[in-house]
Amino acid sequence: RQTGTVETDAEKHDVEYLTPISIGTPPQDLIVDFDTGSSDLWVFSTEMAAKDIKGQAVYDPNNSSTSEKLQGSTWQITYGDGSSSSGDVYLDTVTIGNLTVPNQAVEAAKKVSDEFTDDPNNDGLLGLGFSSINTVQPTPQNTFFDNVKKNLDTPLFTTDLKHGAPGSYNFGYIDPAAYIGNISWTPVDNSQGFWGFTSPGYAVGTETLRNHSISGIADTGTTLLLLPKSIVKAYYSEVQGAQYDSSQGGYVFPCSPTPPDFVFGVNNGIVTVPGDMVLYAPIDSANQNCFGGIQSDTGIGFSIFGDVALKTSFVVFDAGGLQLGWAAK
Ligand SMILES: CC[C@H](C)[C@H](NC(=O)[C@H](C)NC(=O)[C@@H](CCSC)NC[C@@H](N)Cc1ccccc1)C(=O)O
Repeated sequence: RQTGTVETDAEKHDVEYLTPISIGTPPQDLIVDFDTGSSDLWVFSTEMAAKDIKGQAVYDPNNSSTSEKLQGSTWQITYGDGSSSSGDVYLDTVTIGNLTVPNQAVEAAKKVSDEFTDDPNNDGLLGLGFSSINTVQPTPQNTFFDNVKKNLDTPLFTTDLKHGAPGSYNFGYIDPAAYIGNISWTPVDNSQGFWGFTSPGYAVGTETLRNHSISGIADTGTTLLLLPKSIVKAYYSEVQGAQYDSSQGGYVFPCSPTPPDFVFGVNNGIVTVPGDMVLYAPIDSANQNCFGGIQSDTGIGFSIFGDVALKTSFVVFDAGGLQLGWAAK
């Protein structure tokens, strides 16, 4: 039985967290976005048109003695932000930290949308959602985690994302040194293929928790904390000078003073998003006004507890117990 750990680095403004992986023999090193909100491992590849590659590292299956084309298989994925990619599939050796999966489905991109072409540091996505939403046709493939979990001490992984500093993904163990206090556990609804859960309520600043059921997903691949419109309005009603700015596509407010904390419940515990984390990023060079890290989930159908929420905590994604654990750190 094994365990593993790999360091993940925050991009500017923590917009995404990028993690090194190796594919093939000899190993080809790529840096990808670990995404608990999807379930495809896809990478930039030599099968793409040169014009769609702008600085990314690419996977070359012809340069790997262990690659084997999954004949007739294709994939196509679309994300909530409208971005997309598609291509064909190889089985090859994938290594993350000290963990290796010999026959992992590696989805080689032939096409990617501009959002990916214009993100030079990101060579692809590694889905850590449930394999039920893997997009490979005719036969959906397993995620890296689903393939490796039988070899793990225990079938879980943990995230320790940080604000502007390296964090880590651990596989197969809970590091007691990574958190403080108790872990609050809550059941996972994986019926949509996501790490879904329901928070019992929220609070703004130091007020007591309001009972308000919030159903959402824990999504390392989404930057912000996207919540129901009514909650977002309630929060920003307590932020001086906050207003919805349609040109920015969300709530903006003066970068000082620091806005109030946002608290959400996890079972009988709470998670606090400090006000200075709600200050997502300045929208002007004079750093006068800031874009909020809390925005509306309108149109998605559920809330998304993205990096703004996750980086406050040490989070356990437990596939064995089908539960999420949140702890302070
Ligand atoms: C519009 C498409 C809907 C959202 C749906 N797609 C999904 O749910 C996909 C798997 N997941 C996602 O689009 C979202 C989770 C649900 S949002 C409705 N997370 C993954 C995304 N943030 C990954 C990403 C990272 C960096 C850059 C861009 C995108 C579908 O295919 O039907």
